Amino acid sequence: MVVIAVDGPSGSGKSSVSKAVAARLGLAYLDTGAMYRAATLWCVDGGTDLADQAAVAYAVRGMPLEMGVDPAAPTVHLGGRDVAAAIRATEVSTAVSQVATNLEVRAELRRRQRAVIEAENAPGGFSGGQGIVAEGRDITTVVAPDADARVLLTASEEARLRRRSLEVHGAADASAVEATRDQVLRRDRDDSTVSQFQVAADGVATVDSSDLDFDQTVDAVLAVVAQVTA
Ligand SMILES: Nc1ncnc2c1ncn2[C@@H]1O[C@H](COP(=O)(O)OP(=O)(O)O)[C@@H](O)[C@H]1O
Ligand SMILES: Nc1ccn([C@H]2C[C@H](O)[C@@H](COP(=O)(O)OP(=O)(O)O)O2)c(=O)n1
Repeated sequence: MVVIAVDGPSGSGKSSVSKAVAARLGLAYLDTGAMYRAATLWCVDGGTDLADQAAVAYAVRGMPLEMGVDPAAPTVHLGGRDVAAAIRATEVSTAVSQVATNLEVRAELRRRQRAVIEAENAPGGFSGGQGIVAEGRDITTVVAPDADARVLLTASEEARLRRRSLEVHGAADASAVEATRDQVLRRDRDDSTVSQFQVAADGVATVDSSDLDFDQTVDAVLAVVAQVTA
């Protein structure tokens, strides 16, 4: 069994690369960012005032969230409803940092994330006890600091804006990149107030994907894993 932790800023490739690494190694995959997005949607749909920290924390503690950890088809369900598309809506992307900077919410989601990781390191989980790749902002440092492999995936601001712009707007011209700026840079600035994901902590390997294509980035992460789990 193996635990692989991947952190990094928005658009660095965490989700897509972690999914590919998990699929290659036969491991489960946990998108912790999707959990913060689901918590945001849960509060917004329930009419909870996002500025009321205690009310948000209370709502999130009662959130009926189910994370599917198959890297080929990861799922997110809230009370049985498939919310995979809804949690990617611009309104959620804009509001998510307000929920993710709530320290009581972080404690609750951290507890749930550790439970998923533990379940995949025991017989009976999706991976049959093989292990998991978990990605987010504080996995290498807080959620799983004792993971077998810890990777900080980075990319230049320019590369991250271009990728997100292509993904969301289907273009990377000047106006599309400008429209993506808030979703990437402002959010990273806000998220940085509660998690340290811009510089690698001690023992965390940095993979800079600025000049790598997708397959090269997957190979670079697999090389780190092979090195530390050899
Ligand atoms: N090394 C890479 N080169 C080019 N595009 C990439 C690379 N890594 C990821 N991408 C693309 O960039 C976009 C953002 O990646 P994603 O995995 O969602 O990042 P994150 O989870 O860090 O926000 C996706 O469309 C993805 O396919
Ligand atoms: N472990 C984590 C994962 C995500 N977050 C926060 C930070 C982000 O703004 C949101 C959404 O994360 P997500 O990974 O979906 O973000 P991207 O859109 O891929 O940049 O959740 C966090 O605070 N801690």
